[in-house]
Amino acid sequence: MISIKQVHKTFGKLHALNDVSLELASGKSYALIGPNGSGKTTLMKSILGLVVPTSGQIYFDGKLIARDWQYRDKIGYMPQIGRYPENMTIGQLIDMIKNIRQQDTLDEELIDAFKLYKMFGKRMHALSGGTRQKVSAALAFLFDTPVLILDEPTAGLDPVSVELLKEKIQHEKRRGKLLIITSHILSDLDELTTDVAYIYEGKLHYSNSIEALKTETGEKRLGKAIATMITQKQLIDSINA
Ligand SMILES: Nc1ncnc2c1ncn2[C@@H]1O[C@H](COP(=O)(O)OP(=O)(O)OP(=O)(O)O)[C@@H](O)[C@H]1O
Repeated sequence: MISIKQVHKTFGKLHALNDVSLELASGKSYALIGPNGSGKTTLMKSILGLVVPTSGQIYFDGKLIARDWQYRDKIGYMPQIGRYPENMTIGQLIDMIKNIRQQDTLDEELIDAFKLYKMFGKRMHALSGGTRQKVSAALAFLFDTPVLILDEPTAGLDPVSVELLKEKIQHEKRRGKLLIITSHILSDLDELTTDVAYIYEGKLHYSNSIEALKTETGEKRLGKAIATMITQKQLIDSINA
């Protein structure tokens, strides 16, 4: 569904993405992992067309995204830090976005689950970090898109809300959506994803199913499996150096 081919992105001298190629298939759920500053958000924003690669191509359903912005209607995006018109209330913001998208069928399950209706009159600048995250999550799922890109979706949420959001993600996964999720909480990703892509210093170092990674490393937990895979890679690199 999404093909990333030899994508490079430089910011000045920094190679934020360095020759990244990755196939993302419909019905699968991808954990995009890597340390801070490794290029995860840059890759997600490149898929969304919010960052334009320095070179390389990205295809959505076989079409180059650079020539067809319509594909964005098929993606729900939850940013790491949601930036919104700060003087608007939650209700006004949601109405504005509904008006822009002009879509008849809406999925308001998260608005209900997070009880956002009770806070519709609150202005964005007055929200706690967690409530802002809930608004971002509700907006990402609102248009029932076939693709969901979630950048650290559970960060800053209270434990009850984390579970509500994880249930929603699981539900959408079962419905066959393509999910791309970053998180530093690997136990969350273990529950939510089928595949893993590990990115380090802008390079894609590993991509496979989580089951294959666990078999290769002999580890049952994703966190342990990733740590073992990284150690093994470092060992091979030091032998080859
Ligand atoms: N607009 C920009 N201008 C300059 N440098 C940028 C810009 N956006 C990202 N970078 C740099 O690109 C690198 C990759 O950043 P990115 O946000 O993709 O990392 P990340 O893997 O998502 O990190 P984190 O886990 O901290 O969210 C970082 O060194 C970052 O400082």
